[in-house]
Amino acid sequence: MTHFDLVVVGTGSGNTIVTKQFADWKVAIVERGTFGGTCLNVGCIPTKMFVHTADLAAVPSASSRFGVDEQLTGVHWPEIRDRIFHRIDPISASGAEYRLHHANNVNVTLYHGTGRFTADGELTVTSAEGGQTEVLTANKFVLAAGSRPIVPFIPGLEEVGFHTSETIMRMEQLPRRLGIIGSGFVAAELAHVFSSLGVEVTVIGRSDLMLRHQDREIAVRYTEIAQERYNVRLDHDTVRVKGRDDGIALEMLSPQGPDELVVDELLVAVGRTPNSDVLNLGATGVELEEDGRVIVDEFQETAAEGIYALGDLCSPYQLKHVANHEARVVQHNLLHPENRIKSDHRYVPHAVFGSPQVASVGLTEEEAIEQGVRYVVGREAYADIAYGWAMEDTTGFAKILADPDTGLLLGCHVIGPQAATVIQPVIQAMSFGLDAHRMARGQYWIHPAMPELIENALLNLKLKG
Ligand SMILES: Cc1cc2nc3c(=O)[nH]c(=O)nc-3n(C[C@H](O)[C@H](O)[C@H](O)COP(=O)(O)OP(=O)(O)OC[C@H]3O[C@@H](n4cnc5c(N)ncnc54)[C@H](O)[C@@H]3O)c2cc1C
Ligand SMILES: NC(=O)c1ccc[n+]([C@@H]2O[C@H](COP(=O)([O-])OP(=O)(O)OC[C@H]3O[C@@H](n4cnc5c(N)ncnc54)[C@H](O)[C@@H]3O)[C@@H](O)[C@H]2O)c1
Repeated sequence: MTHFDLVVVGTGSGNTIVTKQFADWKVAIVERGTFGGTCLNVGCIPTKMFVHTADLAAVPSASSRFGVDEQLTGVHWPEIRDRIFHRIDPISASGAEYRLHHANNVNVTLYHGTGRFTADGELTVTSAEGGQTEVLTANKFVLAAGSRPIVPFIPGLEEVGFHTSETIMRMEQLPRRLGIIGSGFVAAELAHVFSSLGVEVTVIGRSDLMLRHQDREIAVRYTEIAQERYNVRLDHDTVRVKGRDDGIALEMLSPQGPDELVVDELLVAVGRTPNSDVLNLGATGVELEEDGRVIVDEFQETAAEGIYALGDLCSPYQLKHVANHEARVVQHNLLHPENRIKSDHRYVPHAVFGSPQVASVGLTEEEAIEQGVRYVVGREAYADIAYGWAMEDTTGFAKILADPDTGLLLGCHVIGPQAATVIQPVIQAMSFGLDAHRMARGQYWIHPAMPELIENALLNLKLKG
């Protein structure tokens, strides 16, 4: 048994906590998988590297509108894949190496294994290689164990074999036909990637829209555009999967009756579940939500004193910028217990890096109605701003919701080129309490740049006074 001042479980955002400020703490970091966690190894970073490649591959299909004839003459999957992972894998390896051998980490021990509480204040680590165990006790714990893909029970799925976001990006070769079960973030981004690389993609969604949690107008527009690019079967429930000579056969039920699809590979992307079950939290006073998320207070502390949690393990937002924010809060609160800070979840934005991009912050129109919040809407189409003319964009738009009396911004939703970047000034305005009029008229907007979309949407708000 070894005693530590601090034990951190998980090397995603959890790893960022342990800086030189902890030089006089004896720290253990426990990781059961690849060092660096989801974002670096199988999440944000590789997906966006694939998305950029897909954006390039998709250019020729649109370029003739500009009087430029281009042809996509080849997609070399092993080169695409290896460029990405030859960049990422060394980052993960050097992160582990830093913890294991760098002079800055003489106070830090990195354990490669699965941590499981065996008593209050006692975590037993079973090594990844074999059954070897180490018992760690600590004054403080940080639980940053993240989440993993949900695999729904569909008869035949285990037998035929399937991918999740954790495996598909490292496939040996591109399939001819790819079925994607799910129609959320991962489905939207990877459908764009694989369809742009020439794979025949079919998205199978249970609901009536792709990205159904977005503002409805945005989800409707995204679904329409997706349907032009690849196959989308909505309102479809996959009831059985079978291996056949000609591929993997999916039996589905839709309101129109039974449907069938044959593909070569299958991606399951129906959400992620927190890894709290792995930690045996019953041995501690840590409490859980019904969906398995660890319950934390505004200081990111769990119901068990001295045990903090962050990121996908506890957050309703499964987003890296949220996990990083919460890690900063936990770090501060460990170092300054007498002066703790609260995490700020007022205006959490997100973006889907599909085609086109989607970005959002604050209330959707449906949420404003449901919550009885008074609002006005200002809209602007990319087609109506100068840069949109340059791009010949006909589908993108921004939609801003504001309080009609104060002009304070309630929400913003963008679909179109660089939406994730274009939305940032709105996130800033909401975070710092800037009203629509001051935001639109209290600064210069570079002409003719894309943020004019936001400027015009603000000016289109019908505010009082
Ligand atoms: C395909 C994909 C794309 C994404 N793209 C984006 C994006 O563009 N933008 C964005 O904001 N978010 C994105 N996300 C979400 C983002 O990756 C996560 O929200 C973020 O990585 C969560 O960080 P975390 O530190 O909470 O958990 P993780 O990074 O998952 O780290 C948890 C670590 O804990 C380890 N672990 C778990 N249990 C134990 C245990 N018992 N013992 C020891 N170790 C354990 C795991 O192996 C893992 O390494 C994406 C996710 C996916 C899947
Ligand atoms: N750009 C980003 O920030 C980004 C990208 C990828 C993932 N992520 C994070 O990872 C999380 C997980 O992504 P995801 O796409 O797996 O989940 P998701 O929650 O975004 O979407 C899953 C979808 O699958 C549907 N579904 C559930 N069960 C189903 C079934 N049996 N058959 C068909 N459809 C079913 C759900 O209704 C939902 O619409 C996201 O919620 C997001 O927080 C973020």
